[in-house]
Amino acid sequence: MKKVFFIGLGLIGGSIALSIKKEYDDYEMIGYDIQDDQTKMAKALNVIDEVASSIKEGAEGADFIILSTPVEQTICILSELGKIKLKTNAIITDVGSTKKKIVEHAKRTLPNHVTFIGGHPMAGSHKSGVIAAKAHLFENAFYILTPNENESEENVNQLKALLKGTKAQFVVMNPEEHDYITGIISHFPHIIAASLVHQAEKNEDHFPLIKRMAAGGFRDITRIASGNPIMWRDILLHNKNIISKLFEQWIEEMKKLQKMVQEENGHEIYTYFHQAKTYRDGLPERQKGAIPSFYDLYVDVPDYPGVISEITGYLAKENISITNIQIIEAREEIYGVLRISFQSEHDRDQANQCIKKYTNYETFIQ
Ligand SMILES: NC(=O)C1=CN([C@@H]2O[C@H](COP(=O)(O)OP(=O)(O)OC[C@H]3O[C@@H](n4cnc5c(N)ncnc54)[C@H](O)[C@@H]3O)[C@@H](O)[C@H]2O)C=CC1
Ligand SMILES: O=C(O)C(=O)Cc1ccc(O)cc1
Repeated sequence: MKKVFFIGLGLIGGSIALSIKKEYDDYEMIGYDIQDDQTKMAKALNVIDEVASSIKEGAEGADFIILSTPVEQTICILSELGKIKLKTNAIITDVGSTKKKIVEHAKRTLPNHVTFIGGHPMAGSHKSGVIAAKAHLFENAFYILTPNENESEENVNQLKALLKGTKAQFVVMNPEEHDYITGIISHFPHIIAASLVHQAEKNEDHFPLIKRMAAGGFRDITRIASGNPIMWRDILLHNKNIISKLFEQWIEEMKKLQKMVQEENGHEIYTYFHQAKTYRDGLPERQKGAIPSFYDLYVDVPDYPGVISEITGYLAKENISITNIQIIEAREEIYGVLRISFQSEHDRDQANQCIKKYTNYETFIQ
């Protein structure tokens, strides 16, 4: 039996472990986490088979090692792994949101008889901990791999095979390109989201209604600010150079926009928003329902054939009519992947109760 050793049993480590378990029953899954309660919970939830009492104990004899800790911890753990007698040809990977520092550190610290392939599943949520882990968290999401230039295809394929159960789309790129892209689409937006929350909070003394009224758009654009502050602190520190460049670009952009507003240049403001709208509307992830509906329920389900009939079957049993049903493929921005539309709020509430009665799927109303 091959051994997979997980270091860090939170949302991402737990989700990967579940996806491997779902795909294969001939791997021994061993886990370690500095938080005892996470390890115990992982064992109780059957996310792992065995608990290792230390990194050394789990790493010796492991065929695969998956590091799923905040990125600065990943650096420390790589140093620790460098001092342990690892199995020849072991494949080590991580899931960190930054790649350059981690890949460079792995090159420096790990022995030549093991392989390190950087990894980053590009999906997740603002939730933490193994309790939020799901086997289907990465379904349809991009999963970036950053192997060294001279890495054998066989090793990359072995890792892809291990991670097959994630049902993610693998993309290979170099760590610099990865950090630039994620800097733009993930790390910098996190900074903006957090800064908008601070701006609202700072103005609350003068306008106490802010908190109650900050629903809708404000909630949407700031959702990611609820992410784990340790994880995000580490990401910013790792990607400092690229984020510094993005700060400069952003400040220039804000100055340009500020000038348009100060000069009351309606034409330029319109063009600015119009261009942004055109680009945003052309993004591939979102698929809009054919029927416009205001009473939507999102159900977080695995994307398998028959899932729609399963859900509609329960609703039919309870005589609840729906106006539209659709699988949304992107897991970012939205919590549930199945969108069901109803004619009234009453129907939607009934459906919510019905799905909770027959299934364990999580439901959300946006
Ligand atoms: N949360 C998200 O949406 C995504 C996160 N990532 C990356 O995944 C990694 C893990 O994030 P999450 O699973 O969300 O965080 P999490 O907070 O749910 O889990 C991290 C786990 O690592 C453990 N840990 C911390 N230091 C450790 C150490 N020295 N030894 C052993 N265990 C240790 C913690 O106790 C915790 O259980 C981070 O590097 C993050 O950048 C990647 C994609 C998405
Ligand atoms: O909550 C969300 O929408 C996210 O953006 C989750 C996320 C966080 C960190 C990553 O490196 C990738 C995805």
